[in-house]
Amino acid sequence: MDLAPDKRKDQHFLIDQAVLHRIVDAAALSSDEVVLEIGAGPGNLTRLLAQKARHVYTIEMDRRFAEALEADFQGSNVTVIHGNALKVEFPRFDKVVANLPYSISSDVTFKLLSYPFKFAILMYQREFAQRMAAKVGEEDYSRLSVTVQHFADVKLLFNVSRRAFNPQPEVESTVVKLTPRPAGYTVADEELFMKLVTAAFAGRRKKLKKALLNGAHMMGLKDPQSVISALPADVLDRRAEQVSPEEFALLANEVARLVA
Ligand SMILES: C[S@@+](CC[C@H](N)C(=O)[O-])C[C@H]1O[C@@H](n2cnc3c(N)ncnc32)[C@H](O)[C@@H]1O
Repeated sequence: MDLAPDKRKDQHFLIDQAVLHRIVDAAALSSDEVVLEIGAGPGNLTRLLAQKARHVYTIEMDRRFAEALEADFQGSNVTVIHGNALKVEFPRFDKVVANLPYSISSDVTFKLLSYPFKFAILMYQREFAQRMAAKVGEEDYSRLSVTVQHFADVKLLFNVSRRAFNPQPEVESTVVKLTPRPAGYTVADEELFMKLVTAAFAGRRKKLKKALLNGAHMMGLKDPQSVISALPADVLDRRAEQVSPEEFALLANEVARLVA
């Protein structure tokens, strides 16, 4: 396919065959599985996926590529969905494999995690991948670590150099495995949990008590001082980066109980 990539549309195509094969191997596809791909581009990854899976659905926003792929894959086990991955309804799928458009990394990851599937093999910008995987106390531990790990196990599989792409992006990349599973703790009100984590990390250099008071509006607290003062003092005295997902869940459950 001889279409020029457009960097403004996140079009950095993977040209290193060894990396493409490593991604497909990591997906361990069997011939009865349905794969979802986000961002087909010229279809370099799509073709390899189609050799292993029962069916591949690939979503591509750029009309030039979508139309060329539709012609290429006519009558095959590949369905091309021309649209924005953040807007179209996903079909039912077993696994998702993609060299993601990095500008939608966060939104598309949470959208994927709202669907049931076995696991995902996804390429991200390296810093983003490291933030998703970081554990409490580590330098990259952030809101993203807590919110993604609430839904899935995150495993960094391997790094990919910018030289594996054409055109070369300005950033390094990492391939990640996301395996959805229930969190190891219970959350009474998921929305409140997410808002509390957001408020906590919005003031990540501050102690949690101050960060939560500053961000109380995000949680819609009417009397923040009395609610937050009633939370366990030992946790409030730490910074967000030193608070585990379980402890955030305990705090959110306590806030939910106090405002009920
Ligand atoms: C990094 S390229 C990957 C292309 C190819 N799969 C590969 O591995 O080389 C990302 C692709 O996603 C497409 N894209 C960008 N934003 C998109 C969106 N919101 N929805 C669907 N496709 C998108 C781009 O047009 C581009 O083809």
